[in-house]
Amino acid sequence: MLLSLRNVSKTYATPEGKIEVLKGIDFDLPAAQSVALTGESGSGKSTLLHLVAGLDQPDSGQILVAGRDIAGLGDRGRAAYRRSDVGLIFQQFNLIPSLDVAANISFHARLAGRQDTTWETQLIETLGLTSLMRRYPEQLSGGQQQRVAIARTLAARPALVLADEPTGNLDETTGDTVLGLMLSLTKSSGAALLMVTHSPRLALMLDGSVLLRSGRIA
Ligand SMILES: Nc1ncnc2c1ncn2[C@@H]1O[C@H](COP(=O)(O)OP(=O)(O)OP(=O)(O)O)[C@@H](O)[C@H]1O
Repeated sequence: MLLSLRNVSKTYATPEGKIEVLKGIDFDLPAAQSVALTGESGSGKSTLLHLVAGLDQPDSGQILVAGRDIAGLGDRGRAAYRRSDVGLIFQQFNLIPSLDVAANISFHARLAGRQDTTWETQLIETLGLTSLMRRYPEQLSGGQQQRVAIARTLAARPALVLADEPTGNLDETTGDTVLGLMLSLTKSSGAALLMVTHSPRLALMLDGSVLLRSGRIA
């Protein structure tokens, strides 16, 4: 199993008191599978994704990625995990403003020590980015920025891709095209994908889906 969550819990302290967002989550994601994470607003989808991304730590439980518990890693271990094992595609595209498209795309792959120009060219061509390589992020539309963010993430060949409403800022037609490309490229790289979405329609495009309700996988 590529990703396994075992009894993962997370509580937040808020001005109104403690809220138990995740109450013992168990979940498995095999390699090369795509799964949609759904649930109503506030159900804890982003919290779960942040834990798996190594951006935050659970209160208890295990988050096993290829058999290694990332919940138990220290700051440096989690930074190394984020650099080499996991790819994030979030709504805020997090492109580097001072780098052009070409440099944005190769940046993570180089950091991970996995630059592969043939794969990069395939990503750039498939995502229709060839003519935009010298532009800077601010000179791109939302859909173009999102496609660059996808190329940037997949260029590093992460085993696990985490996406949070990756097409949430795009119109439906553009969003469907971008998601379709993302799914086929994720498949051809052999990566597993966990994607948060509010849309039952988009969830149907993935291999499977799970629902978060009352802090548990329903
Ligand atoms: N850093 C934080 N401190 C305190 N409470 C938080 C924090 N982050 C999230 N929460 C709370 O935890 C709950 C789950 O939030 P989360 O963002 O995971 O939900 P979500 O399912 O992704 O929601 P949405 O679909 O609206 O994005 C919410 O009640 C939210 O207010």
